Amino acid sequence: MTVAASGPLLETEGLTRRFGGLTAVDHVDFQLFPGEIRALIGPNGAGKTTFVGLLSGRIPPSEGRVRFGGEDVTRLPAHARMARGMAYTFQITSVFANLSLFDNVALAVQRRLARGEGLEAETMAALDRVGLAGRARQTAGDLSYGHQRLLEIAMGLAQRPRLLILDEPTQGLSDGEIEGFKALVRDVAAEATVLLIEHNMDVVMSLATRITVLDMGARLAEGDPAAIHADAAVQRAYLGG
Ligand SMILES: Nc1ncnc2c1ncn2[C@@H]1O[C@H](COP(=O)(O)OP(=O)(O)OP(=O)(O)O)[C@@H](O)[C@H]1O
Repeated sequence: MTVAASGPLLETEGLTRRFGGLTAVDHVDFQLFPGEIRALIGPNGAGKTTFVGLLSGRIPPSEGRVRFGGEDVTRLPAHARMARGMAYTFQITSVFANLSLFDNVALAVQRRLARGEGLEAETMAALDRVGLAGRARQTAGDLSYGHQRLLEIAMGLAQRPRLLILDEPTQGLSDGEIEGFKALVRDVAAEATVLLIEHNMDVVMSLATRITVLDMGARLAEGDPAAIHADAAVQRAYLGG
């Protein structure tokens, strides 16, 4: 077995991002192993979205390193990290509002397929997984916010990623849709590692195999859901206990 296969899928060392005088992400050491569903939680402004931006290559770091699949990707742009198997959805939707759901997902499938073969089947399969196949011909901009988040996940899945990063995916979903989302993530975890930024603690506690807590840009705690729930520092900083 190679080091890359047995070690972490994703690793950061001293990862830091400053915005002027503010340190949004402060020397974070982080390891994510293949097959995990990892939740990243923390109060508003803790640095979660910035951290994920550093992982994906959307935001350059001030200091520190990112390794993906055993390779140092710190200097690689976002598209090169995507080509290596990282997919992500953002809080700010990346959906093309004027295109149909089908065309949005087909664009993501096309990035992976050298020739167009199988495009329609793969596109419909990705939409089906998030429960939107019946709306394939609708215009994406007409969807509710929550359904646009699901469409983004379909676009991520269409890339057949090794790592799927989801930033607040359940925002705007109904209780019933959240149940469907949980089933989807468990299903995805059989083939991809999942990193989930999530404020809904019910979703976090029922899905995550491991939880990392960020507070003021630094890693406050890490452990399984039971350990995090019982952690006094986490209670003070986040759970309001
Ligand atoms: N482009 C930027 N310029 C200046 N400050 C920024 C920038 N992006 C983020 N920040 C600041 O960095 C800190 C961390 O923000 P970030 O959005 O990463 O937190 P978060 O944990 O994702 O918060 P939330 O849960 O509210 O989404 C905040 O104080 C924020 O105001």
